[in-house]
Amino acid sequence: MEAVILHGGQGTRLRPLTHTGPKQLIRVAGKPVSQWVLEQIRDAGIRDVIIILGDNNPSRVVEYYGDGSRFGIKITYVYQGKARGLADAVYRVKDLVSDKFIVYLGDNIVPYDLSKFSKFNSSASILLAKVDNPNRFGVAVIRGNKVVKLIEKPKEFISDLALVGVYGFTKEIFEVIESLRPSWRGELEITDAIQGLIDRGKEVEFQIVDGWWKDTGTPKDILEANSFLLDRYAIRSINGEIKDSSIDGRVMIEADSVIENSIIRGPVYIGYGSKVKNSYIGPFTSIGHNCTVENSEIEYSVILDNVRLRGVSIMDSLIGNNSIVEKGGKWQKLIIGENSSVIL
Ligand SMILES: Cc1cn([C@H]2C[C@H](O)[C@@H](COP(=O)(O)OP(=O)(O)O[C@H]3O[C@H](CO)[C@@H](O)[C@H](O)[C@H]3O)O2)c(=O)[nH]c1=O
Repeated sequence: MEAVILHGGQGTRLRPLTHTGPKQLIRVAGKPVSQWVLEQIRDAGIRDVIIILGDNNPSRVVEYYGDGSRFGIKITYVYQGKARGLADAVYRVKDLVSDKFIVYLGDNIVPYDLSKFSKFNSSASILLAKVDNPNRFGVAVIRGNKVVKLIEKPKEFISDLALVGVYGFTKEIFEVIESLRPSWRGELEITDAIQGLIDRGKEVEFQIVDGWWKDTGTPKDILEANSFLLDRYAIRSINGEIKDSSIDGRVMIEADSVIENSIIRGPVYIGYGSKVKNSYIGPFTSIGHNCTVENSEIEYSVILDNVRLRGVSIMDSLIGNNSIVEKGGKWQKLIIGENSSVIL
């Protein structure tokens, strides 16, 4: 069985943070979103991974994952380019998969048992979760143990069971995709393809996720994913240099970082080569690689790479790569894109 991880798409809702790379590579709790996916797939025993590349700096994805050996898997890359829809992306693996395969949207994090999900016996299987805002998702109507209808981004309520970004397919899906027409948003929808299977009399199974999961499509989603993953996976692991500081609880500090005269209260992740001086880093915060934080306080935030923070007090904030933020008020909430310079 192969797993296909999608790395295309526009990333428009995250745009100030996705100018120089795809959204799937935004790092939460110390790893790119799609690395959490990839490791989950590997830990379920699937070793053949196909990554679909889009047109937003796809070389970044190839540079990061390489041939997959660093992660204990084998990766094949397929170029989709422009985002023509999930079904268009899936169709591109037609000659690369065996009869059953999994598709996982690379910007979703769904901590669900994939070995249980991958044992399906119908033409396709979907993962569903109850949501409050079904119009943001594809949704499914179920009757008994069968899926009877699917609609992408319904304008009127038909179900609050959303498709989360994990699908199980057999090769039967390719024939249906060949007959699809673009939807109102100009895309070949995977939801329509699954509906096509049902229309042809095939069975589609489902499983329900009752725990936490996230489509990391917006800054708020990124912050929530970061907190969840830190809460669940952070361990105490201190590799950097600590001077006159108090490091409490589950704090991960990577090599070549220096923490000086500061308080760090976990769960927290601090990347390689970052310097924290005269500061307080509070729970649920991830700081990227090569950042400098001075005379600042931070809680519940994601700071990406090469960021300089001086004299700021922030919470619920997301700061993009290579940005500089200085002199803020107390506990401000900031969403700042890449390469920005902000003096508050
Ligand atoms: C359209 C398109 C997307 N992608 C990638 C980008 C993302 O990682 C992922 C999802 O794309 P988005 O455009 O964000 O899809 P989104 O509007 O959130 O909706 C999808 O994902 C939802 C779950 O998050 C489902 O409920 C929907 O049925 C499904 O259509 O697939 C590709 O690789 N190629 C594409 O052509």
